[in-house]
Amino acid sequence: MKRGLESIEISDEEWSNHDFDSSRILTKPPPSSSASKAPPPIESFAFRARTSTSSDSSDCVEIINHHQQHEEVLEDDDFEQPPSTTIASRGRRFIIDDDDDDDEDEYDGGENADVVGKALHKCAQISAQLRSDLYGSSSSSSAHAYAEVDASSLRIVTHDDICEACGAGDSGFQPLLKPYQLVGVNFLMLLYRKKVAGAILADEMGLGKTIQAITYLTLLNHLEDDPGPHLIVCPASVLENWERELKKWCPSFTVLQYHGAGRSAHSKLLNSLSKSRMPPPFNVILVCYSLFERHSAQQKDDRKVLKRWKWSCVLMDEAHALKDKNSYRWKNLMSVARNANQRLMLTGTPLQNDLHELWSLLEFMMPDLFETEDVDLKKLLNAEDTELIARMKSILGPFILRRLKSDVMQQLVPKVQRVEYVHMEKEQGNAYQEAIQDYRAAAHARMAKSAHLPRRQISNYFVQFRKIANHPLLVRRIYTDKDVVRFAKMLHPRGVFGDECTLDRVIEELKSYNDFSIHRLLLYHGDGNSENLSDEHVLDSAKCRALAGLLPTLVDGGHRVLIFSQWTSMLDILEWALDVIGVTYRRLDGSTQVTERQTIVDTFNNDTSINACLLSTRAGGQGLNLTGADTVIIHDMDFNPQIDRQAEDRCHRIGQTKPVTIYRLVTKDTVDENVYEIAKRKLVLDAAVLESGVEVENEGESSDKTMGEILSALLLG
Ligand SMILES: Nc1ncnc2c1ncn2[C@@H]1O[C@H](COP(=O)(O)OP(=O)(O)OP(=O)(O)O)[C@@H](O)[C@H]1O
Repeated sequence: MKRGLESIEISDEEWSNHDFDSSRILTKPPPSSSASKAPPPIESFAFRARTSTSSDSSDCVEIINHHQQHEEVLEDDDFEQPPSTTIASRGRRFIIDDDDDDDEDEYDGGENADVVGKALHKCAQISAQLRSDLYGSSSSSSAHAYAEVDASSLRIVTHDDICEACGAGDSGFQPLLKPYQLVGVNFLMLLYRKKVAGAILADEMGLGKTIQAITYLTLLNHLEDDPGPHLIVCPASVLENWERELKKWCPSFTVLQYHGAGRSAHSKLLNSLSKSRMPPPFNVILVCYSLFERHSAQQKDDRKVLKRWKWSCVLMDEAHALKDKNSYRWKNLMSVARNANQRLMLTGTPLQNDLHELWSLLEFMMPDLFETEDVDLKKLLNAEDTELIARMKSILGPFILRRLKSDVMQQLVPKVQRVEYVHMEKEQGNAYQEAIQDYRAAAHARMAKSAHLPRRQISNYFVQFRKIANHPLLVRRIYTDKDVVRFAKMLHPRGVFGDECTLDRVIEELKSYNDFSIHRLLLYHGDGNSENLSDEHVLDSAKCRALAGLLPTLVDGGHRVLIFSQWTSMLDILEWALDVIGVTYRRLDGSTQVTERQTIVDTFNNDTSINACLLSTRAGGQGLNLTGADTVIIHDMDFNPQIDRQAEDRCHRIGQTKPVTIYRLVTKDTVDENVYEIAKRKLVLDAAVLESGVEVENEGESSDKTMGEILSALLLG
């Protein structure tokens, strides 16, 4: 049966698959250290290790409680900086922990952990070699972090090389890399020359990874006589952008976008060329991750074609997409990329949830070095092990280049974080309480039978709570079972669900619909009578009411807004809300045609009469340049804070001229608050591994509660 109208982009099942077990508890460094204050609530930029010249203090976190009209502003400077360890003082160019060098062999975490130990050991050897190439015999670690490569005798490329390679003059385009971007290109060239088969360029979002990668490919052609072929894999939303930037920065390359219409036009030719071992008719082919996810005959054929060619560089944009080494995507792409000379990964958020995910990236980057076969990394790398964190830093050193905005772009506009606690009014509060009562009863009944509540059930309940906390129309409460039967009897003869569907099936289907879906169904197929919901219903959520207060003020102040939600059905409701509030908008989500996405982005950026852009966090949160906006509203947060960070940096990036404000909406006294807490903890792990000065330790019982425990407590009263 067709379920055309219920278009939740992230299915309930996917929601249920969220790992609630936040076993790793992260806290501030111990009081004895110089950084004795608690970490700020969110954003790892707060943990940046500033270079001595850094004076940026503009990032701040504001906690706003709407109800109490109380504002608390926590300036970044309220927190003492982490101790300036050797890593910190060297900046973040190569994250190297010299102290680890001597004890590589001492690592002993049991039989399986040996896999990690061995990889670390091999890695340390390459690392030592690279370091000696970079720094020579100089032991000076106080040199300015970004000057070192320039000063080194190993400086490989200069701006003049880049201008020549990019064909400046012919097209009138003058390529000008920022100093840290030049370092990035040198970093990639160095690894290439050293025949290191993988690298991760992990600069924060919006610092120009795309441009650095393209310049690098141009230089391979120009200086190394390596014209490719290169395979670039990226999310669908940024295909057009890649093509555009390639044309601009690398006009001499032949680029083929292998997706949609481009695919059908070229597949036969590519197939026959690859079969006859002829070289490919392009320097760069651009494909989407989806090509490695599906099992259709067409996709299998495409992968076969890609496997036949020997790639110079396989480049993965938003490479955190490869965080699960057991996924089809990881395995299928690996089967194509394995024989490439180099696997280059671009990601602004290399650490998503836990260390094993980072390991998946490392293993993809250099399978020979990091291969762990069937070892359960999740178990192994989830240990509460500060030593392991230190070692992870050391293994990242030679292969990951990560710079933060606060380090390299002091002139970048400030970003202010605001957490808006919104309060439910009667109807929504009642819906929430009723849901708790219902589920408590169901849980008690279940527990009476089997003594424990299955994890899956817990997460299903949790999803329901989240929906109500976001908007009560996301569950069915207004339309009764009786109404549903009535509507089914009206819609069934009209063939709304297809001619072959029985009435019982229609009833069953409609019972699974939420209030908003039924309302919309009636709008399209009903009699246009009073069964429909009114505009008041759409503002009957704490978050929509907050938007109704916030948006007109923002628009009046000349601000333009990106609004992110994880659910497309929530975006549908938000469209309605924006119409009621009187705000003009565009919308981009997973169902938007790939060819239309860049047009939407361009239109929004250029047409200031459009006040807002509604985006699904998944399709619109990565890679897009939306600097036309200066305000971001995260309507519903993700457990994984990196997903939200990606979203907020759509407008906090090069090209942004106005200060940026990020609003996170959190519905008070609901599971929304738990999601926020979990997201904060995960950010600390990120800071601990990728940056310096933040320790990981067991914080104790209260914070050690998993989501399951939190909910169990809620359900069992
Ligand atoms: N040196 C430069 N000269 C001109 N424009 C630049 C330069 N570097 C970056 N930009 C512009 O800055 C914007 C951000 O760059 P880009 O999209 O490459 O960032 P990114 O690091 O890949 O971000 P994300 O992680 O969000 O994908 C783009 O519009 C890009 O064209």
